[in-house]
Amino acid sequence: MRSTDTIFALSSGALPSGVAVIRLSGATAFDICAGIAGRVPPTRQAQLMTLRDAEGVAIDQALVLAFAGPASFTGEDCVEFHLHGGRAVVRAMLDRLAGFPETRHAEAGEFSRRAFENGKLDLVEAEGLSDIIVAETEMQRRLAMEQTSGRLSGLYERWAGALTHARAMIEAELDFSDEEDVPGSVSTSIWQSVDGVAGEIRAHLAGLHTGEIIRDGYQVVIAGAPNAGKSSLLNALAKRDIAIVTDIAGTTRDILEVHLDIGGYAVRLYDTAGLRETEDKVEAEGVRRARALVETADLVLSLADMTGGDAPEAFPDRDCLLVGSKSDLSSGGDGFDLVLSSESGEGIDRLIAAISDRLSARVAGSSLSLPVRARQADYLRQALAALDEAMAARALSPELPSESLRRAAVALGRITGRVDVEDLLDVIFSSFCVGK
Ligand SMILES: Nc1nc2c(c(=O)[nH]1)N(C=O)[C@@H](CNc1ccc(C(=O)N[C@@H](CCC(=O)O)C(=O)O)cc1)CN2
Ligand SMILES: Nc1nc2c(ncn2[C@@H]2O[C@H](COP(=O)(O)OP(=O)(O)OP(=O)(O)O)[C@@H](O)[C@H]2O)c(=O)[nH]1
Ligand SMILES: [Mg+2]
Repeated sequence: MRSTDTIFALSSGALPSGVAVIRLSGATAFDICAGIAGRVPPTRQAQLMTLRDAEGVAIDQALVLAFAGPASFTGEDCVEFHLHGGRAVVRAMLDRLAGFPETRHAEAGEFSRRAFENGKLDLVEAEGLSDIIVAETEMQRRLAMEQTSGRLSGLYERWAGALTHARAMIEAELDFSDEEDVPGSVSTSIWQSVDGVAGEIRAHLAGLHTGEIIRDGYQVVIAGAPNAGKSSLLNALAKRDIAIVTDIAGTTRDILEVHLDIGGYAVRLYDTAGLRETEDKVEAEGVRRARALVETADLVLSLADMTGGDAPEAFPDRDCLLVGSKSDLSSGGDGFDLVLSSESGEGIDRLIAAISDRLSARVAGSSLSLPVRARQADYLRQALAALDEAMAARALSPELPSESLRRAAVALGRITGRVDVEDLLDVIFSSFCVGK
């Protein structure tokens, strides 16, 4: 796949739709626009034009918008055709575009990839953009907006810059230690600033799980004995008939998952096999999977049937709500955090409020300036490990800590995808007068 091809794709959603936007980007985008619409509209001014096939027969009337690179989303010449969103209309236009020898259909994410390659976006912003498109809840949207805003990238670049500066100072001490114009005790303040950056990275990394909870969803697992009413509860919370419910103990074996929106947060709710010892191979595998899922849950709803007088299983090490089920048949409630009935709906709102409270407590007070992906976290850990090495080696020969600082800055640069080819001398010259 060549990055010099002119690429096109339907950029708007499912057809049929009121309007469909087809984006065309690349060196020959304007020529192709002229070939289809007769001319190119003045850049950044929508014009109503007739789009024609190769024989000159009209395909559709469309609003056409041209952006001259680099002042476009992709950083290269770009044309948008806003057509009527009929399937045959869009197919005819895509066929027309494919008919030019220098064009091809874009691959997934290829416009954004070009925006990155042309310096319009860094990797964190590009990842945020892809998160914006899949965001389903308000908090997912806000988190993604934070990533596209460039603020997070600015933080990583500031840290990398501080480390490059520290390194320059250390190297300067090495090269010019017998001269007078390098401040003698740069060391103390430099290592203080390195330690400060390490502390900020450590605090930032500590927010990873909060970032994951907001981006990927808060994981709530319903667990308990067979027939406790777990599948009935999943159906009641999802307001849909998703899980099979019967009075036979051991009905559910596979894990079932539904997505809920609770107070703007994405919640992934799981139904699991009833926990018991069993000879049945299939059911035993279900129980094993249920226990494994409980181990990774953010919150366990430990359900017990109150009519049988059962006590809910406690899951130490897990945030847990003890829930009594079938309250329509029983008036108990001792030993439970709350009781409910999936049959009558009693207590369901209280459960949603309780989940919301636990979730808020978990993410409370956090800013949205958080790492959210394993890729970002891996580089942050690499940077931190290199900083720890640098600080451990600070008393040794300056080359050693300097090399560790370089690796830390490179790791940070990889998060945004803009690893500086560091110009050490530039930093030295601009910070004090070596050349004198
Ligand atoms: N019609 C349309 N709507 C859209 C987009 C689009 O590409 N087309 N977007 C994208 O998918 C989003 C908006 N994001 C955009 C970001 C940058 C540029 C852009 O052309 N920037 C230029 C010039 C900015 C200007 O006009 O001042 C630049 O950064 O140089 C366009 C859209 C959402 N809505
Ligand atoms: N009266 C009443 N019956 C309920 C309630 N919740 C569940 N039941 C009944 O209890 C039985 C078991 O319900 P399920 O939801 O299948 O229980 P489960 O915990 O998923 O069971 P397994 O999948 O076997 O582990 C069914 O007959 C349900 O109709 C409730 O709130 N009130
Ligand atoms: Mg079940």
